[in-house]
Amino acid sequence: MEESALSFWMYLGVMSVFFGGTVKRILASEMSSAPTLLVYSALFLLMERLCSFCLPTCVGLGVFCAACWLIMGTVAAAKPLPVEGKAVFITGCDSGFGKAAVLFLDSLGFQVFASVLDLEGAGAQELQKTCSARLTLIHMDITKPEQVQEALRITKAKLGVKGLWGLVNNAGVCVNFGDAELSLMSNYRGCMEVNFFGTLEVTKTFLPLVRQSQGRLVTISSPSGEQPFPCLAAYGASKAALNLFINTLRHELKLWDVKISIILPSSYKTGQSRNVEYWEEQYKHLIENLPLSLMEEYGEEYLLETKQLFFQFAETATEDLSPVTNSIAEALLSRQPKVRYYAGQGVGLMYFIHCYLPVSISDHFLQKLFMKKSVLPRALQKRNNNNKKK
Ligand SMILES: NC(=O)c1ccc[n+]([C@@H]2O[C@H](COP(=O)([O-])OP(=O)(O)OC[C@H]3O[C@@H](n4cnc5c(N)ncnc54)[C@H](O)[C@@H]3O)[C@@H](O)[C@H]2O)c1
Ligand SMILES: C[C@]12C[C@H](O)[C@H]3[C@@H](CCC4=CC(=O)CC[C@@]43C)[C@@H]1CC[C@@H]2C(=O)CO
Repeated sequence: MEESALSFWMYLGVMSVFFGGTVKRILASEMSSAPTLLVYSALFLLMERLCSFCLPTCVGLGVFCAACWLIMGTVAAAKPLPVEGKAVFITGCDSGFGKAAVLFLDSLGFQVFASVLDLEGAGAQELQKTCSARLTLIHMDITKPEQVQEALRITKAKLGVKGLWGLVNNAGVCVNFGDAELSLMSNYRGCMEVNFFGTLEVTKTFLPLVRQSQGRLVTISSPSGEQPFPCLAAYGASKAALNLFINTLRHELKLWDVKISIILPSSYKTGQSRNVEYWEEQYKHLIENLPLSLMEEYGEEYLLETKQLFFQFAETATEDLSPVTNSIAEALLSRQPKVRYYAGQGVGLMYFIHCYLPVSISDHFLQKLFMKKSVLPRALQKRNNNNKKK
């Protein structure tokens, strides 16, 4: 076969694959396909002509294929899945992101199962009053396996033959105060117990339901699980363990067509983060339990500044939780949900600095972002004073 004929048939073959693929994606996206199809076909052919006239064959083919790939990706992802008939289970809905997510997903038409620590609490009461009849409130402490099992029983009984489309792992705590060395073992265990083991228990318990419906698993984690935020080692370590578990699950559950996303919020004013009394208690607990030798080396004024910086941070945190609730909804309804959602101002920049700039710059950035300390540990002050005298 002459060379020109061969390249013609190759060109035609590649074009039909991409054209066919674009049409298939458009049809699958449930867009009103007739006009959309016409518009995309016209664009497609115009683009093909431009590429073939303006560019050498191979370059034109490459540019053309890349453009089709982009279009197919955009088209496919654009139209979300329908909400009708979808049920989601969300943990930690007494306040914060969990409560906001229940209100938002209920307003979109989901059947929401919202688990709370306190059914009589203000958050649960508000949800009961505000949401539609589709809402089911369930008491569940994620660290109590028997309560997780009971929550599953209630959910299955209510769902009947309908599957559970999504599980949103939101419940979490920051039982954490102060530098990694100063944080108590109870801080590390407290964070791990809820954020890792509790979320692990819920995920393993509800996963069969989500797997059967080829649904979604959405987990609210934190950038502190991947980056060394000062004074958050206990909390960050628990989120790091959670991240690795969830990411491994994402990998393994591709087989089952379960799509898994992690939400990485910036800092927001929610139930705990804005609770001054909570941080006061954390501070007192640390002072009362810190070994004497460490108290002497660091000094109370150093810890006092840490507490003040937690307070200040809570003041600067964001009130509007919609970047997080929108990310949760997208992770549940997008045809191609992201693996990671940076939910809030500056998270993308934070990760860019962490991934591409020297560690010294990234560390400095995190220090300035969260813990602008001015007080040195007492032992360091003494050492510096001695050095000055020499
Ligand atoms: N607020 C932020 O800036 C921020 C940033 C990044 C990640 N997060 C994460 O977001 C998630 C939600 O926290 P939030 O900021 O909305 O704070 P929040 O304190 O308002 O909400 C935490 C929720 O978890 C629930 N909870 C705590 N322990 C539980 C347990 N043992 N069993 C069941 N529920 C329990 C609480 O009742 C509450 O409803 C947490 O996982 C947190 O780590 C928060
Ligand atoms: C850990 C907290 C949530 C969140 O994780 C915060 C952290 C403060 C530092 C920080 C800055 C960011 O831009 C990403 C989130 C984050 C690392 C917050 C301090 C208290 C708050 C909580 O108490 C959450 O329960």
